[in-house]
Amino acid sequence: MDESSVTSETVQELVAGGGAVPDKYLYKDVPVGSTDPIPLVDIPVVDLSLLLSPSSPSAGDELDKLRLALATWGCFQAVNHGMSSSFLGRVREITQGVFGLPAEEKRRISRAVDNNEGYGTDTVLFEEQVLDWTDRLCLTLLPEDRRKMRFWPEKPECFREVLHEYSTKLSEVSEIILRAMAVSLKLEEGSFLDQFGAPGTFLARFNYYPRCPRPDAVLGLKPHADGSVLTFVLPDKEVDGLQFLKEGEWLGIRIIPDALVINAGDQAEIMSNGAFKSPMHRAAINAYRDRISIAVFCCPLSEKEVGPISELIGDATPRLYRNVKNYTETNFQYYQSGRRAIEAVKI
Ligand SMILES: O=C(O)CCC(=O)C(=O)O
Ligand SMILES: [Fe+2]
Repeated sequence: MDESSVTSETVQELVAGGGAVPDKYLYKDVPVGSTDPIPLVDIPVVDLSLLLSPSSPSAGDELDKLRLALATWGCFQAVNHGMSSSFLGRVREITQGVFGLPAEEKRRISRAVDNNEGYGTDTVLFEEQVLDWTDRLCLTLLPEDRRKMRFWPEKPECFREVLHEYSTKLSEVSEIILRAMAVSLKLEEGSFLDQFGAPGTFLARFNYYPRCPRPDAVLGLKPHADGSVLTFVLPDKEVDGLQFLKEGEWLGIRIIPDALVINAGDQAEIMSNGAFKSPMHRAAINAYRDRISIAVFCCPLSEKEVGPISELIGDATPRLYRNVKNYTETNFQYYQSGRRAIEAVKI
């Protein structure tokens, strides 16, 4: 094991040890939730198979649904995305498999203190930071030559193969959505994709939220917006917990088992000059059941500069954001302190 690896206790180990929830996980001033249960709602559903099919009479309707969903909620549930229920089952299985590995195996892939890639707990950047009740594995999926294979678990045996296939599938899906986002705003089909620069960077975060006896004062994942262009979340099939902030109110997403929850990230808000919203969201924990989710962040390559698409800047819609580069990294610093990076690039 690397000397600088994270050695502190994982949340999973904490739970196994019993005892009270340590102070550093507790929100003291802000109530986080579930004394009054958070309402579960249905967010817009978009059928990806209809989006870009010129022969389909409903393609226009579906594009409108996509545009409206991203302009209001900033997220939607994607169905007919081309991945079978059994394949998504395997993605969930390898996730369960990794978190179920013996501690020794997990230690072998643990992240360094100053790096997100690998297995570990919440990254501590600030003393006053309230910690997320989660263990996670972060991996670069694409471009393939930037994968750091020493962090890719060798068990469960099919882990690498399934994850490779999932990366390829998500890359295809992201292309469809980026094209459709442009068409829905009456732009050239490549307007988002060209700035994104295929294949872009795809970062996976496997989240494991053990059950927690203090759902009133603990969060699995702090309120945040993603720094990506798009984020794909494969949520737990049974245990809800993902919540979005809509008009000042936290609302829980009702699970559709084989749908992907897709949200716009800050870089989609920047490129669209505010036409699409990067929503605040968080993950609640559950007192009785563990929960998993797999988030994949699609970002431009770190060296690529992105900014508002010129056709979206005009007298009625003045430029709202500066151009940004390596935004994903900037975002993380803000994110851990509970602030929004996008505020810093507003004009
Ligand atoms: O666990 C979830 O459902 C949400 C994950 C998420 O928002 C993230 O990893 O950024
Ligand atoms: Fe997120």
